[in-house]
Amino acid sequence: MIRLLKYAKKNQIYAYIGAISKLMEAVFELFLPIFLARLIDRGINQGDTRYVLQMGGMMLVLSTVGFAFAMICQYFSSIASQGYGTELRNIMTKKINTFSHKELDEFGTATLITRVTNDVNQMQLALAMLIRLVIRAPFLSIGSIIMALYISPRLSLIFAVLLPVFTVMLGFIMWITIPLYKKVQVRLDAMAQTVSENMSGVRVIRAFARKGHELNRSKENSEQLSRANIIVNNLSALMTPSTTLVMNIGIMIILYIGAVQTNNGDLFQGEVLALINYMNQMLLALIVVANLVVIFTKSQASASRINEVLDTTVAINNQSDSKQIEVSAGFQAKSAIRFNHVSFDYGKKGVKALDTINFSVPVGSVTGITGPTGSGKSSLVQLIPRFYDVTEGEVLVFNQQVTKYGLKTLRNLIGYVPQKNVLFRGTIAENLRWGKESATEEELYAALRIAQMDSFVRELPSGIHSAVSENGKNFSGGQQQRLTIARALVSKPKIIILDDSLSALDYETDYKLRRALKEIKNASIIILSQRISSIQTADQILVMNNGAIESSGTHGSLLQQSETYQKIYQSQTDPESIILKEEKE
Ligand SMILES: Nc1ncnc2c1ncn2[C@@H]1O[C@H](COP(=O)(O)OP(=O)(O)OP(=O)(O)O)[C@@H](O)[C@H]1O
Repeated sequence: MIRLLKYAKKNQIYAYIGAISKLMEAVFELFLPIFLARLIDRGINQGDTRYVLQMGGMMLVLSTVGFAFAMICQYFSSIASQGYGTELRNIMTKKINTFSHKELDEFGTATLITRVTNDVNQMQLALAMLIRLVIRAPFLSIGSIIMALYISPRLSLIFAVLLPVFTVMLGFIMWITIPLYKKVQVRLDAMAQTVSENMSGVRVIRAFARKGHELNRSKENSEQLSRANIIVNNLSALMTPSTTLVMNIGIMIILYIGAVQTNNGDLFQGEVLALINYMNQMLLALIVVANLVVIFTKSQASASRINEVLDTTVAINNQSDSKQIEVSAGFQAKSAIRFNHVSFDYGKKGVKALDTINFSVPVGSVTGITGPTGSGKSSLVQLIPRFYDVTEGEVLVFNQQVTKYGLKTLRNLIGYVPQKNVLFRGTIAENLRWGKESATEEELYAALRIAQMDSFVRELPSGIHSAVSENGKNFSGGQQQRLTIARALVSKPKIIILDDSLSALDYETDYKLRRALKEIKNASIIILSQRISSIQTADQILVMNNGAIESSGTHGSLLQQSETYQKIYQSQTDPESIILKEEKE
């Protein structure tokens, strides 16, 4: 937690002003009982109205100045803690943006969202409390004891007895509740995870009629959270009656002994009242310390979860992006992409997703990749823009190892269309400009034309400025696919990778789109598809099986040589063969 305080540095001046203001408020608060004692003992008891007014006026001034300091503290501690939260969120978002798919897979989206929101809020609260209370509370407890000693050293002995009793009692309650608070935090996390999964997967839940199951899961999580909260709240609720009990016992003792001493003339009535005030101040300050410990315990869990994100070693280290000259020199290369003895696993040793892959994609050619599901097609192409790094071997783009490029430079060379369509809330133009911020409308329409989407978009009432709702839900699957393809084409990439991105298109649109792609001068294209018709005109086709390239060649040669290719082809051209096979079985 202390490590994270360095992100409060930008606003530290506000934090110091806040803490000092709160300390000043405490100083003024500490003098009030003394003035009250004088007001009673000299003013009221001796009928000195002028003195009463004088002391009353002093008390009013002290309270007003104390209030002003409290307001200053409130203002500056808010600036400091909000600034701290913003800084933490920015730093985390920046870090998460450097994550490769490996780290994103490991963490998962739900927990990353909770960490950037809930955990940062908790840290923000901890800093605000730290500024407001960490100096004030000990100052008030110690100050109260000193003031009590000043009034009556003998009666102050009561403080010496009450202080340890009170501390032990608070310590005991905290000893029981702190582990429970940690449990609540874990349950809260599980709850956030379930809610996040349910929200993002709501359509799938409905499609699979799993509403009941998911409701039960949420209910279970919610009940567990509520049970943990009830226990911890009941126990912490003990704090108020037990501390009040100790305080009242203290008041009784002070009143009793104070009365005897007042009778003997050793003490004045006002001083007894002041002593009671100081005792209350001291004990209340201790309760504040106890609450601070609880807040810091909760924040400790949040801090370690934030640190986990910040300390993550990113699997992909980025080169600087100043390699433009070498990149353009590489364009003279004959191959746009080359895989040399590439093997890859997702972190599970011994389970290779790709095994000794060798192939190259000549500049300006079309390469089709097919193979059964799970054979490693997506894993293979994800190594080109370095979403993951190879475990063995090397991947070259225009004769340069991909690791030698800056990530931005490398990814600007590639137009990658993922298997899953991802569109963002905004307009069509805004979505397309993800490819190139400065793209003109003409450029956007040119990309839409290749993606076979321009006439559809032109006919929309707002054309290219039509709204896209979250995840592009207001478009059909095929329209979403074509929009994501257009987005990848806007920057006129030299390499185009379509990862099963034609699957939702009808055969004619699929054909027209591929023909239009070929018109892009010198673009090297990789098309992943289970549909033979989408790749059969490719210059070369790779057939994958079990993470390896089983065979490669043209459509004609593969039909002769590759059993896997023949099977895939047959299943699509002669569905009856499958039906017959099923019937035989
Ligand atoms: N993020 C991941 N973490 C761990 N294993 C993964 C991950 N992604 C894929 N795999 C595994 O790697 C293997 C290859 O998967 P890949 O997605 O590359 O296959 P594919 O041929 O593209 O399949 P499909 O045609 O179904 O998209 C599979 O066994 C899969 O379980």
